[in-house]
Amino acid sequence: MVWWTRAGVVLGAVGALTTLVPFIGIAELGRRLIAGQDATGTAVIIAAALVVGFLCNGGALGLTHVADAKLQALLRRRIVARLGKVPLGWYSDTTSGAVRKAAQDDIEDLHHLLAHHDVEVTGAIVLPLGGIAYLVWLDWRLALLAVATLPIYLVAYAFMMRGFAEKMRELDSGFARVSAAIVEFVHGITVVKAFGQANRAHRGYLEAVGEYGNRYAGWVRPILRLEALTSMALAAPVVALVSLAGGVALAVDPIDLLAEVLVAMVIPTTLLTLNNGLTAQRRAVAAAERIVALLDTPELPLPADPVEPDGHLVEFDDVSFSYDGSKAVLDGVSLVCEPGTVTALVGGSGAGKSTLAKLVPRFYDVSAGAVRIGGVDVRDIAPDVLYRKVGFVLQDVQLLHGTVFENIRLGRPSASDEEVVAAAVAARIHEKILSLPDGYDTVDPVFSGGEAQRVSIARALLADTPILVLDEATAYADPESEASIQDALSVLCRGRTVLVIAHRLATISGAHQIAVLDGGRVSELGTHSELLALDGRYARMWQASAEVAL
Ligand SMILES: Nc1ncnc2c1ncn2[C@@H]1O[C@H](COP(=O)(O)OP(=O)(O)OP(=O)(O)O)[C@@H](O)[C@H]1O
Repeated sequence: MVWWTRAGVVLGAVGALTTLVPFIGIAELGRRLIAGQDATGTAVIIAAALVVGFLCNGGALGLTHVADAKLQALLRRRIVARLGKVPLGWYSDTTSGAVRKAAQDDIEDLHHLLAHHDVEVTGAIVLPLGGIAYLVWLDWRLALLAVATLPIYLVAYAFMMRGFAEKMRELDSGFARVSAAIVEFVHGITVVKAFGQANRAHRGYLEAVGEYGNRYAGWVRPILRLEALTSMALAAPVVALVSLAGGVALAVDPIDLLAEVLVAMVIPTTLLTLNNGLTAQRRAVAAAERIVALLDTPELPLPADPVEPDGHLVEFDDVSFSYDGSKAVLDGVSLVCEPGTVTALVGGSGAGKSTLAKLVPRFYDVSAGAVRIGGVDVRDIAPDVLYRKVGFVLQDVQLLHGTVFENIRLGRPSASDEEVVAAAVAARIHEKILSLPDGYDTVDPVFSGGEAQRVSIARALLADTPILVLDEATAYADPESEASIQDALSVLCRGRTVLVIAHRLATISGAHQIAVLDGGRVSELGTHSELLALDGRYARMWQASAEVAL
């Protein structure tokens, strides 16, 4: 890849130099014609230079575009490869946003850097330098004349760029506030409207936008005025006028002056290219940093010598876990889930139920202690074996773009149509699927929350994993849907080692054991009747839920 870009840069430099030939050639042409000499040779050289310049510049961009295409493919492959190895718990709305940005926008920002920047900047440097060298060779005073207006622009540019990074940071944070205000406004619109607070929410957004607008205008307005004034120093008529006036004052040869005017007119366009190149480079560097950060996401460590678990006993052995490395979310949890039994995790919000359950399919790895399946630490089990053993049905059901068949078949890609249908029947979702416009072949069907949950149960049935992690959905639209889901779940749980995160106690009173989590520890453990007899936290929770049901 590096060689492709280097070759592109060399070709671009040759192209820039040959672009200069016609400018100089025109002056030479004039010189010969005025002197009454044959100008055919000069005309041929100009024409040849035009062709060579065109080929070199085209070839240079061709080479760098090949390099860019190779880099894009490589980066996308590396991102995909890395994402396949990060722990499942790494995925969230935020990280998904970062992945989308890196795989699309950031890689596109790199395109300019690799495919255009080097070739264009080389041309923008070589072309004026070559022209000035030619003028020095003709008459050094002409070289000075060609850059006479340049210092005005450069001084003003340096003035305009003062504190640029600081100002950009301020603008970025202002823009982040605007985005946050928009998200808040859109997310909360139903609540806000229901409580008649639309004006108030709208005001927050308007204030953020107003502040951003004022700040932006306060910075940009004086710069634009100065820019408008100083860009006149580079305007073609001004450059031509200064050159002609200077040339007459210095009494130089008119043909040499013609060459000087042509070179002087080229310089401002190359400055513009340089300026655009620098801006794109800044953006590309920021994009590259984000891509590197994504590629540096820690991988889930894979076992060097994977061990096959013996059976489906699930054990938590003195497990501690922390998301941030300091605050313990789980603190010395020990729990044994016998094969073929249902263990329910209950407890207050934030007690650590979901976190504990997600340690089994290695969404995260424990900070201390061990999670074992069939006597083997989950960290010593090959991932494909682990996912054949452990299935999960989470509250937030993800349906992929595609048909119902494809969505259910995710559980076991080799399943026949009949097996998919049988799973859907068992999951109590078959009838609903048949009512869709194209039945099982309906693309992106609209399912209610409860229906989507049953599709994911069908998927889990098809996957037929002996261990199952179940995040019980909190709310269903209607009792009928709730009953269907409970039916589907009881089919799914039969004969498996199940760990269910229970949000409503009524559904798990029949579990083989119930673990009450409190502040990341198991505070009570037993069957429903044992825990009621204990008259502790579970009994109080049960009492409270019974009162709510009344
Ligand atoms: N991805 C995460 N990153 C950082 N902290 C997290 C993350 N997920 C959960 N937590 C924190 O860990 C603690 C336990 O959360 P967890 O979701 O396991 O509790 P829970 O008992 O399942 O709660 P709920 O019933 O409300 O879902 C909470 O304080 C929560 O804020």
